[in-house]
Amino acid sequence: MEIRVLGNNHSVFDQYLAEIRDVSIQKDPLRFRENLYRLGELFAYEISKNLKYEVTDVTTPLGIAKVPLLEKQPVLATILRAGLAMHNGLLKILDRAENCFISAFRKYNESGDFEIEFEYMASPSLDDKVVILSDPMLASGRSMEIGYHALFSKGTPKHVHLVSIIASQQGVDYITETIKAENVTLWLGAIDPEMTPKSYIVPGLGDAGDLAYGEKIDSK
Ligand SMILES: O=c1cc[nH]c(=O)[nH]1
Repeated sequence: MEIRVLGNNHSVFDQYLAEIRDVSIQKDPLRFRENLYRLGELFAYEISKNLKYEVTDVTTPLGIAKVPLLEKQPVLATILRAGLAMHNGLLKILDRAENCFISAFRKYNESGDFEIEFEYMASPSLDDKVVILSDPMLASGRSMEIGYHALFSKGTPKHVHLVSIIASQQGVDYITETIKAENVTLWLGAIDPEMTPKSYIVPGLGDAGDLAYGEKIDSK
């Protein structure tokens, strides 16, 4: 699996990343969502350089321009709910893409441990398509793994791009060990060194879903 890290590359990407991490800027949920959206746009642009194009004639008022345009539209898949803002950023750039939504959530037991429960998926056929699966935080890696395997219930994708803004080193190791396919690329903004016992990334940013959409009660 190829791993591509967009952060720490002297670009505006790091400003948006710094803002979603910053505990004082996080007080503004509109800016938090907007930054997830902008990071989604930057990922989309970088991933677009790895898609297939065909030279197409475009009729202008004065003649014909030959322009490389996407050969086939990708499918943008995301894991609810934290993935929504980033998904909309990806969709702003890849605006003719098809869309797929997967719901997965942490189901806590009495001891405070949790399992990731997969519940719902709304998707077009994924057969022979490029799928871009986003989840802003890659912590243990289990949601992404479940999301990745869920894709195959809707067909066999040609290539899968997995996209997370912040990953833990443990999550990256887990994904590279459990997903062995050659036709998978892992796109990340940053890789953080640690996780809490409750699987929050350190330094990370906290709970991305809560920061974007407000606190929730845990599912039992
Ligand atoms: O640190 C983490 C880990 C998973 N999900 C989050 O929102 N934050």
